Amino acid sequence: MFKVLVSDPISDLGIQQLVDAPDVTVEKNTGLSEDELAAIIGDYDALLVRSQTRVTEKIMAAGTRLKVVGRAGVGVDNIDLEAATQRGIIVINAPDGNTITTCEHTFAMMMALARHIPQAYAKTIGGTWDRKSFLGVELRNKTLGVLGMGRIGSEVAKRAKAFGMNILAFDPFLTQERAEKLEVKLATVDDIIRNADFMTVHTPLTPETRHMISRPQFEVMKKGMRIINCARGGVIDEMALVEAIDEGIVAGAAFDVFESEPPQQDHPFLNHPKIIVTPHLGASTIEAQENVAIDVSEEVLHILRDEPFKNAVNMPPVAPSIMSRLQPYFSLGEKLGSFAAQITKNQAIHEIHVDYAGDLSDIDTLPLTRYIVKGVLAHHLGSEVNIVNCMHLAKNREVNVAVSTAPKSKGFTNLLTVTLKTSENEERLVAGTLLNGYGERIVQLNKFPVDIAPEGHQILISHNDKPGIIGQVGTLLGKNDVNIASMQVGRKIIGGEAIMILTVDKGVQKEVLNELTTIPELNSAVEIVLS
Ligand SMILES: NC(=O)c1ccc[n+]([C@@H]2O[C@H](COP(=O)([O-])OP(=O)(O)OC[C@H]3O[C@@H](n4cnc5c(N)ncnc54)[C@H](O)[C@@H]3O)[C@@H](O)[C@H]2O)c1
Ligand SMILES: O=C(O)CC[C@@H](O)C(=O)O
Repeated sequence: MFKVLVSDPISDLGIQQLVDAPDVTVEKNTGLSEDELAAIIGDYDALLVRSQTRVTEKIMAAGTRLKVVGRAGVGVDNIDLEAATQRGIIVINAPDGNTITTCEHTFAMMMALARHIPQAYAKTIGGTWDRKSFLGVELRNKTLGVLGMGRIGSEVAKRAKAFGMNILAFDPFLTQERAEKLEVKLATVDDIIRNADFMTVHTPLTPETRHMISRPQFEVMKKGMRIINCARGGVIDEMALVEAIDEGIVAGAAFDVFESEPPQQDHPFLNHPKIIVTPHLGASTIEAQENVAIDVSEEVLHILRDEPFKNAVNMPPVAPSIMSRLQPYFSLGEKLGSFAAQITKNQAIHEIHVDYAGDLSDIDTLPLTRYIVKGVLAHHLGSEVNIVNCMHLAKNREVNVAVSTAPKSKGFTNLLTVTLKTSENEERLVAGTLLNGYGERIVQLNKFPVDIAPEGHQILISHNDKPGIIGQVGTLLGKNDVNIASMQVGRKIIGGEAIMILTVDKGVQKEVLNELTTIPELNSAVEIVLS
């Protein structure tokens, strides 16, 4: 039974599928301190959060069973991604579910700012009928600068068009072609600062976007600009903004997010007559909260059940069309990696080389490479390794991962070849294919062509091709109660080097393997276990 902890308020309807899952128990425990969460997280397989819970290194370290942290929303700045990746904890988010809601909040803020609605409301309910202090501005014919034209920025731009605004947009990924399609003018940050009447930011907070609007930008800013931030606190330098408002450069600002949340009581935004604020409500609608909770619950279930998933923040995204082509190979890839590692005993691996031939040569195979690398490393590092941290662990151990492709594949429609290069300049090669109707097959071991189903217990024997060896091996295993299910022998030339692969019904004791090596002309015997 998987245990899921929900540590922030998340829509009940959205997590219903987790609650209903027969293999999952869900517990809610919100408002915990870091120490309180660290004390209990060791009991859980999954943690679901919004933006309040800080999933720190300490929480990750204490989460010894933790497979996944699910963020019901977009931003993952409350989650220590590096710590998660190192421990192989998958971090997923729900990037699409709150786009429209946050875009609408941005618009609500822009209109409230243009018409002083919060200030006028406060005065009116305070008993003052003041019709003079709140002269507003229209949005029509004004220039809106949008910094960050991702999901939310693009939706904001669409709606601004309907209000008759001209849009200047900047995003490092915004091409001229896409700008034309979105009916916005491609601009630089400088163009926006010097020309916009309203400016809204929709970027993540990164070292590059932190304080991207600060004193130097305010100094050249178009006078009277109004600024909205419903993205992340810190994109706009809060203290420099207050100065710019007080100096008359900026006419007003509307902020949903703060550099530190919640802000201190004496934060200069609070009670400033020209700044309106909301407490990080951008995503707070019934619809968005249901959407993000549904999305994240679905993904958590997939991860707990070892099924393919998308939206992992600490792994590169994969298009569904590519995923569906790669997925049938995941198990084969992991087994080839594991097989290769098991025949490379006691030698330091310095390179994992994967060659994709045939059907797999024309697509991005990185997700499959991860399964292969996991298979190789798991043999030595155990369950600590998974597809999230395997590349990181390989790099840490100075194991190079190299990939090559070839359109043709020696008569197979697809062929995966895993070669482990050791520090002693030796190579171990295992190649496999997915055969239509027959499933997974290993078709080459080092230089020998073979045909084995990669499963269960196998013994790989290397020997010299001499009469009588097969009989002696059979007798010795029989004497030790090891039943042989199938056997294959491979050699290149008569009397030369040869291999024997035996599929046996159960594990073989070390003593039996050692005894095998006492047979004359038998060079080595290694047990391979594939699950
Ligand atoms: N207030 C809220 O409650 C709330 C709700 C949802 C999202 N958000 C935040 O809103 C922001 C945008 O969310 P989204 O879903 O549109 O994300 P997104 O990833 O779709 O878009 C972000 C865009 O910012 C661009 N960008 C990155 N660096 C930039 C730079 N230096 N200059 C200009 N553009 C840059 C990226 O290229 C990307 O296109 C995120 O920070 C997210 O966390 C806030
Ligand atoms: O959980 C929230 O309400 C915050 C949502 C928002 O900041 C996000 O990044 O998705």
